[in-house]
Amino acid sequence: MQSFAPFSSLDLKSLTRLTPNPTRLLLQCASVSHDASNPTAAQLPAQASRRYEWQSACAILASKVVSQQQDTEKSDAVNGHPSLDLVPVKSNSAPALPKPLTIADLSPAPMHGSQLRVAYQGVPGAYSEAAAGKAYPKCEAIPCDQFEVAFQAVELWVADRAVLPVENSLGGSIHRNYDLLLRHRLHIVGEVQLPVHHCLLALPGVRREHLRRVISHPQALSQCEHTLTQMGLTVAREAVDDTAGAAEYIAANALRDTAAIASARAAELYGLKVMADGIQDDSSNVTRFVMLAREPIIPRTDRPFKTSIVFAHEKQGTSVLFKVLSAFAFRDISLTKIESRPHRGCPIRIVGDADTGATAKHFEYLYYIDFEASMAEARAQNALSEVQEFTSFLRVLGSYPMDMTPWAPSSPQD
Ligand SMILES: O=C(O)C(=O)C[C@]1(C(=O)O)C=C[C@@H](O)C=C1
Repeated sequence: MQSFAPFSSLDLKSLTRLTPNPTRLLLQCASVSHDASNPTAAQLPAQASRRYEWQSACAILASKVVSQQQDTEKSDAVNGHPSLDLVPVKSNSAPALPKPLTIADLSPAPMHGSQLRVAYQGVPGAYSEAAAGKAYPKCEAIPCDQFEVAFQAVELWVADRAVLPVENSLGGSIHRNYDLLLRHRLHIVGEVQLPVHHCLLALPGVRREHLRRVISHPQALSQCEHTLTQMGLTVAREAVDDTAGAAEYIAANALRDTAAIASARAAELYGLKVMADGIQDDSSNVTRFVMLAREPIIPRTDRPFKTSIVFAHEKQGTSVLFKVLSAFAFRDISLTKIESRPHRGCPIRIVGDADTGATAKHFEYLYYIDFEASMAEARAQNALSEVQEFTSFLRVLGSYPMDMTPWAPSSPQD
């Protein structure tokens, strides 16, 4: 994996001037929830007529899955493996003919082995960089100074994917990224669970009694809170943008009274010493990252999939939530997440039918749900069409393969 200095929003502005396709960039740039003139197809309306459209979209997706499965079955009959080698082998004498597009060309499924450009928030040595490497092992990792910049990097075609933390086993949800998922139009195309193994880093020669403060990403500070206190380090804690950025800051400013919470790789990269290893309060400290792309992937049924949605309803009360949950419960679909986010003061555009047009609606709360089923499954499609009936706003954030890596306590190598 390669690493570079972080991208900022300024870099992205200058890059847009170089783009060969400015119209496309402008379209990709459009923000969802604030832009009253730009309807979004990803927002699903409540009206029954639109429900029909959504069901047809599901049917198209499902039929693509079936044809893809049939292709796989055909090739399986020949050699026992799904084959992508249906293109005739080029002979030396024959002219180079254009290669027919395959389903892989149309789907932004992970292209392991190629130089995929993956945006992450932070500087080299950040856990997000490690997550990018786990998701796409040979990728070119592109550091960005903010989460928002990572979203924009993909929207502006500077990067192919973004990898962003959404949840930690100790600290809970990373709300900023849920809010950004709604505001941008990217699709979740995968997830990775990364065991997070924190170290206390300082300049060589610095001892514990010299320390006056500990700096790190707020999530990392909270994940090590008790251990630091147990170590007698009751000094000031200060939040910075990312863990590796904290290490870089100490090195760049030769700070002998400050320690950083970051990875062992950050210590190596910035010439710091590991004062304490494995200082997370829980050895099973895991952060879940999602991979984002401009296009959704085609959901499949041949491996476990997860689907993430967000919905809202104008009338508050328990009954809507109860009905939504029952749509999943009656179909035996397990939920792995349910999260409510206050959403006052920021209207969401609801795309109506030809008569009603688009309207901006205010919702007090948004609900995020992850469930264990693929959008290619009839039970998931039926559950969602029911959810759509009960709610005023529904958007599918993505249907993607689950990270099935068996859990293991975090170790220094992670
Ligand atoms: O600061 C980093 O290194 C990050 O990648 C960010 C982040 C986060 O946002 O939660 C990622 C994983 C850890 O949980 C701590 C920090």
